[in-house]
Amino acid sequence: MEKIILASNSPRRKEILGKFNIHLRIEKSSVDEKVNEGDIPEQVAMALAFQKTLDVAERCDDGGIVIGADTIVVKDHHILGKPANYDEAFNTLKKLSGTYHHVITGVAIIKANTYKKVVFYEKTKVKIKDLSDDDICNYINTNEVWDKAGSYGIQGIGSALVESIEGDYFNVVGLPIARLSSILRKDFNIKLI
Ligand SMILES: Cc1cn([C@H]2C[C@H](O)[C@@H](COP(=O)(O)OP(=O)(O)OP(=O)(O)O)O2)c(=O)[nH]c1=O
Repeated sequence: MEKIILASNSPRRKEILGKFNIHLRIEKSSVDEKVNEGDIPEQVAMALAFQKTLDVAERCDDGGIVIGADTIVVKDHHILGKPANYDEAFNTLKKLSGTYHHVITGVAIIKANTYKKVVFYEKTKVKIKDLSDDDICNYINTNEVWDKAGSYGIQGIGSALVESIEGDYFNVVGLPIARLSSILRKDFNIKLI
């Protein structure tokens, strides 16, 4: 089977894809994740995923299928990325408290050498419980928030903050594996299962 290169520094993406019986290599991408006010969230997630994937694909002289992703949280049309500091994490969690938001993960698949590509996104709706200021401070102090879009991790202590989700859980964690596996099979003739 053709080797798969995951263009990501994310331990979660590695864990999700690493479960399958495939020839997997990890290559870190070095893309500056810039977002501008007014950008369309779905397009941002797909564009960033594409940039990360292309950055790695251009280095893969020996071929392979390169996969990259980008996860953002969207609340009232505003994109909430990873928090830069305590105040940003606090304000983000305060905004998410007691309400619904969407988690969008853009995914790009590029066949190195031929540059055949597929880019898509998946969206999951999440409701966060009502959080007191104390709850928010206590959660930030777990230090789980820093490398997570929207300042929470559903797979960790943040699980206690999530009231409900509609859609793919793995999309929230950073890789919509069900959709990805269908596309790998259909468009790249790669079977994860
Ligand atoms: C909302 C949410 C996000 N996240 C993570 C998924 C992503 O890894 C991260 C958003 O950052 P990304 O920029 O998508 O990814 P990354 O910087 O971790 O890795 P790379 O760019 O190298 O692929 O937030 C969770 O782990 N759990 C959650 O519940």
